[in-house]
Amino acid sequence: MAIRIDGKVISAQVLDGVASDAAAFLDSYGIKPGLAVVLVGEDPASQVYVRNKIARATESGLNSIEHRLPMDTTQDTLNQLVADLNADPAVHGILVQLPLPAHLDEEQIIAAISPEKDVDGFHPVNVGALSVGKESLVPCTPQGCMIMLEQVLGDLSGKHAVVVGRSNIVGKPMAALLLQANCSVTIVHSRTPNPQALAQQGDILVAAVGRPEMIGADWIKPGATVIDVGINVIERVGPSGGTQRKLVGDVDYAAVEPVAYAITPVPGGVGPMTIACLMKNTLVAARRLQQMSGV
Ligand SMILES: NC(=O)C1=CN([C@@H]2O[C@H](COP(=O)(O)OP(=O)(O)OC[C@H]3O[C@@H](n4cnc5c(N)ncnc54)[C@H](OP(=O)(O)O)[C@@H]3O)[C@@H](O)[C@H]2O)C=CC1
Ligand SMILES: Nc1nc(=O)c2c([nH]1)NC[C@@H]1CN(c3ccc(C(=O)N[C@@H](CCC(=O)O)C(=O)O)cc3)C=[N+]21
Ligand SMILES: [Mg+2]
Repeated sequence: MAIRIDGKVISAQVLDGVASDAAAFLDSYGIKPGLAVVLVGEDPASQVYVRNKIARATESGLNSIEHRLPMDTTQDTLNQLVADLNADPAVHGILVQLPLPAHLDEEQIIAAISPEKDVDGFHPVNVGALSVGKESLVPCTPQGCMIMLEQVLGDLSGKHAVVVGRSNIVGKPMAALLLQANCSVTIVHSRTPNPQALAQQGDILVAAVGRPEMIGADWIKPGATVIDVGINVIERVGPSGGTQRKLVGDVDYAAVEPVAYAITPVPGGVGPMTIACLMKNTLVAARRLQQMSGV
């Protein structure tokens, strides 16, 4: 039986720390750290994440400001909103939910967010800082994965980590953090000829692919620690015959669990950690902005 790495428990620990830091911030400055979440369009999955983010923010003593814009929002309108949030002293963190509708330029919007308020860590300034080891606002999902890995394994030095996926929001920053923690890192992606053969060499396997249960036991080195970032909604025939919607990861949990040393479930794994790290980043941004303002 593998250790089940419980994202609900670990994220609650992170959020406890955030709540006491937020209370201290309120004490010092007379305002709550503020997080602005921008959602364009009505993607139902995005709405669930946004709702969860707002709930955790409120529970942690943050002020959360929600902006819902219609699907047909123009680039100019979105840019104007980001400019207003950049200038608003009550806003310390800005998150624009991705993906944006196809007619909007994601890269341009990310670059328009003030790097000091970029709590996703997606702005080129923060990406560069991470890559040279001077990071401050670290992307939330990889940050959450590192907290889980260090809690279950301790020091990661010398371990071989394999990351499946190379997106800007998960795979690449994950690889950067593992390298900084002194792992040897292999990144596999859709053009890798035999990804299983490489994955099987990983003491650590991080799956961030977006393909339901793609990673089976034949991808796993016995005794490896497996972090499943994937969030996939699938439809299955339920016990009474009707179709049910179900959340599954990129890892086939039932198949991999007997082979692994430790593994994260979906749901209840990386997802709650992402949200907790978003709150943590909002505190980091708020403290730094307040210090910069010289109060
Ligand atoms: N738990 C959480 O908090 C979060 C979960 N997610 C989830 O994580 C998953 C990944 O998200 P994201 O990184 O944005 O996804 P992307 O679609 O942006 O990237 C997927 C990556 O997987 C690679 N890939 C696709 N198919 C294969 C394959 N057959 N073998 C090897 N590699 C493959 C792609 O390669 P290539 O580059 O060559 O196309 C790409 O690099 C999704 O399920 C998403 O919902 C995302 C963010 C946060
Ligand atoms: N700018 C931006 N930043 C993001 O961080 C970002 C984004 N855009 N777009 C979408 C992805 C996905 N993502 C998730 C966060 C939490 C859960 C989460 O909490 N999941 C729960 C279950 C969710 C539920 O069904 O209630 C769990 O896994 O246990 C999932 C997915 C953040 N993302
Ligand atoms: Mg993507």
